[in-house]
Amino acid sequence: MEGLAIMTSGGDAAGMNPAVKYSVEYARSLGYKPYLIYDGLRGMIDGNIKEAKPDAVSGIIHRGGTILRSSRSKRFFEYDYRKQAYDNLKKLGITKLIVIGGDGSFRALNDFYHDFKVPFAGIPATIDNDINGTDYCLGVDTALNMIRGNVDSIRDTANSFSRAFVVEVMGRDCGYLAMTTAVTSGAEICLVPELEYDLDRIGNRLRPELENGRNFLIAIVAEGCNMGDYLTRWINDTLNIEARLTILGHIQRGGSPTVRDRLMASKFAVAAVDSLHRGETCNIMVYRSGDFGTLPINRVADSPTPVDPDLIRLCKPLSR
Ligand SMILES: Nc1ncnc2c1ncn2[C@@H]1O[C@H](COP(=O)(O)OP(=O)(O)O)[C@@H](O)[C@H]1O
Ligand SMILES: O=P(O)(O)OC[C@H]1O[C@](O)(COP(=O)(O)O)[C@@H](O)[C@@H]1O
Ligand SMILES: [Mg+2]
Repeated sequence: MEGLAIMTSGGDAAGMNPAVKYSVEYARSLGYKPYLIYDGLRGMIDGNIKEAKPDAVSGIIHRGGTILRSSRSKRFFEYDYRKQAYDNLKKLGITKLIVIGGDGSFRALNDFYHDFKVPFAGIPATIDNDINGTDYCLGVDTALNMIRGNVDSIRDTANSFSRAFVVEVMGRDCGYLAMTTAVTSGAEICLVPELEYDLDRIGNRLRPELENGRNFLIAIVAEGCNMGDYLTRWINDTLNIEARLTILGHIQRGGSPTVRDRLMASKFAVAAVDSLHRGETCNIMVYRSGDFGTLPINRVADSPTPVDPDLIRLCKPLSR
């Protein structure tokens, strides 16, 4: 029986567990012997790999994070450690890999393919939603709902105490979470790396509103802008309203996967197993304009992620 191993890698994201479960079950139904690699690339190097017995993936669909755990590994950049990882797979008869993670993890498995010719299929999973070629990455919907709940709570206290709140959300280089949050929580200000901002214009826009009785403000900033502190001080000092900063941090990565993340996970998992079963070697599963498909890793990893023009249009007025 051919061994097919599943791993999670890079930043954890809700939806990874359902993707693991469906990958295991569908691979088994096609006649593969499924394996689980624990601790991501680190576990592949250290041989932390176990056969996926049927009960290994039961009772996990509702759990956040990843039961396989994840890691970022400096060692995987070195050939000798990748060779060690390959020997671990070979010993167990594993000839195909599914990696659930981000672009960094896909690049890692692409290097691995070029070294040892072990085909892989990538399932996009990162709350940043910044993988080129796919409109959706697992974890995004759960993170957005987690942020929404928190921003709604902040609005309660902002309104009660007549304050401005700057809320910093995740997004290493990308403002997708911030822009979507700003639109869906009715924020007055949104600062993201994709948009030039103009504080003078923001001041001119909001001062009359504050003079006419507006008693609170919500500003959403992406962590990639590094503007949280500065904007909070600026609002406090120039808009004459007491301001506080809330950095949501890693709370955004946790939580039980939403229905959307569970459903998308099941479809990505089936697509990944099918891709490997067809004999494809280095493909990433993508969801574009309502359809599932595959793209070769080079098309995904070598181009910048385009930004949703509708979101830009909606958020531009909030950045000036
Ligand atoms: N070009 C590469 N060659 C080998 N390993 C890589 C390469 N790029 C990334 N990796 C490995 O992939 C891991 C995960 O990548 P990272 O960017 O942190 O997360 P994500 O997969 O979520 O984008 C890194 O810690 C590193 O071990
Ligand atoms: O968990 P860490 O190592 O502090 O990394 C934080 C980063 O990981 C993320 O949560 C997710 O990014 P990746 O999915 O690319 O790993 C970013 O939003 C954030 O900048
Ligand atoms: Mg990444």
